[in-house]
Amino acid sequence: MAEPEIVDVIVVGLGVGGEEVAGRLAEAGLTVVGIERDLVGGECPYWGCIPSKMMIRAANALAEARRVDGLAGSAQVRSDWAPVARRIREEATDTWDDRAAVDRFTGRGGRFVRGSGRLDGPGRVRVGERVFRARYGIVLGTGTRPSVPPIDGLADTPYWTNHQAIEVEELPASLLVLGGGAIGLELAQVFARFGVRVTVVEALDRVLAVEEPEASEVAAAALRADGVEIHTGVKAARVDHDGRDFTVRGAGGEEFTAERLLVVTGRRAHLDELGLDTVGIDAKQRFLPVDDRLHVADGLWAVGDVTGEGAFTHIAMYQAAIVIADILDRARHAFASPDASGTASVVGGAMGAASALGTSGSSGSAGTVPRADYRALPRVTFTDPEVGAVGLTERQARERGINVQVGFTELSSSTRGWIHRSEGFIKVVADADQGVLIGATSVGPAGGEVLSALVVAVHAAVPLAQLRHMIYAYPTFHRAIGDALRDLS
Ligand SMILES: Cc1cc2nc3c(=O)[nH]c(=O)nc-3n(C[C@H](O)[C@H](O)[C@H](O)COP(=O)(O)OP(=O)(O)OC[C@H]3O[C@@H](n4cnc5c(N)ncnc54)[C@H](O)[C@@H]3O)c2cc1C
Ligand SMILES: NC(=O)c1ccc[n+]([C@@H]2O[C@H](COP(=O)([O-])OP(=O)(O)OC[C@H]3O[C@@H](n4cnc5c(N)ncnc54)[C@H](O)[C@@H]3O)[C@@H](O)[C@H]2O)c1
Repeated sequence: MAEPEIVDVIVVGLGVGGEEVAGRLAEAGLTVVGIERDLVGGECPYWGCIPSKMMIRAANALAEARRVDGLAGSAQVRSDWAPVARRIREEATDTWDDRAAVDRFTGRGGRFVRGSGRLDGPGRVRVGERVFRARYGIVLGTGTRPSVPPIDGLADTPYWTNHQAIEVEELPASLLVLGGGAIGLELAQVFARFGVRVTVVEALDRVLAVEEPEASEVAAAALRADGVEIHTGVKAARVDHDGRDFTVRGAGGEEFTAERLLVVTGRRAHLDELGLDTVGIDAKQRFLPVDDRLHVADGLWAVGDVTGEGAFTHIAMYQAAIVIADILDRARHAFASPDASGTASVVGGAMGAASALGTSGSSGSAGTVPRADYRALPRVTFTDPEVGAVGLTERQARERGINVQVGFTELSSSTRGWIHRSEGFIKVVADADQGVLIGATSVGPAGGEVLSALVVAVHAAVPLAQLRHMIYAYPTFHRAIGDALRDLS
């Protein structure tokens, strides 16, 4: 059996979270092995956030040009997908090549290994024939893959996931989107604005079901105005492909046909591939449970989507900062008392890390390592109008038995909303006993940006009296926050 290669830290999966942890720890002087089987950077830069937002930017430009009629004269708009596809290839993904990202990591001092990593007992990871052993710990940042429902016939058809939808160079004439969540709605609106006949089929009774019902209504109305057909409450029972078109049949006899089928019905972590049984962890769970410092077990951390704490890039980055601080703290203490930690061989890298810590003073003892707190988790669905939300929805707050107050205002009743002729609203959810906001939703042309003030309010538990007494610039979209606060009852 091959002798294990001993390093300070092993990071399995170099998506958003893993790449940040591995790169920053390597930069701090630890010996870090980063293992990635596909592309360094993960889903966000290649098939997620970045290319989808490039598509949205282009689709919104078309929509804005179409608004010239009736506001500023007339405009004729002819859409063309070619510049969008080109921009995704040339500017976002380097045609799905991660050489620059690998160089960035090795340039920071990391050791890169291409392959699939799996745990091989405590402190050990195997990649093919190679085995690595970590002095300080292992970080799993293995993300998620599309969760494809077990619908009769579906597996035998050439359906799309987000990968094919992002890579598309020639648009189909028609598209069925199975799943009316964040990915489904964002991409449905993009393709519709580029002239594709789009139908969204959602199993629940409303789209964007994790957010406030009022947000679902505005988003559905906006997509319908772009020509998207939306069918909710449809349980897909069978999918067929006749060589040309897809047909989705619902359990209630509904039938939908289109040239392409995009399946965006959520995401799933694949824990069974990670060798978790070798460290005594149940691989049948949906996600890897972590504590507030992202520990899965002693010397084992998880970061990003695999933790199930919210599938967002900003969560992966937030968690990465905690893991980095925690590991550097552990390295510093191990270096200070090598015998106690059983890491007498600590040399070089750990010394570098210790001195980096000593001079930067960025972490003291374990007491100063921050703890994860998701109370003010923000999320933005980049439809037009955007749906921004933070913290609890009204329903979640009521289910927790909180003494809830709700305030609501339509954007159209604010000066800026009226001028802009925009759909949207602000809804705030307060804990009446504590006198603070615990959740808020901001839907509008800049719903995600307006959200920032509400995130601060929830995060810092700003007293309602102080929020009401704040000056909101006139005439901004965010000024409507004041109206929503006045409506609290
Ligand atoms: C279409 C779309 C749009 C999105 N838009 C947004 C957005 O606007 N804003 C936002 O915040 N989030 C968005 N997201 C979500 C965001 O992409 C994810 O939250 C983020 O990528 C999570 O990062 P991660 O590091 O946890 O996992 P991932 O990015 O999934 O990376 C995990 C990496 O681990 C690798 N891996 C897995 N198993 C192994 C193994 N055993 N060995 C080696 N490597 C392995 C994978 O190949 C992958 O590269 C979007 C997602 C999609 C699909
Ligand atoms: N702007 C952003 O930040 C952004 C954008 C896209 C994705 N994301 C992240 O990616 C995650 C995954 O996105 P997603 O849209 O795949 O998942 P999602 O969980 O947001 O939505 C999936 C939808 O599919 C529906 N569904 C499930 N099974 C179905 C079936 N058999 N038939 C019809 N509908 C079905 C669900 O009811 C749900 O509404 C999101 O939760 C989000 O965290 C974020």
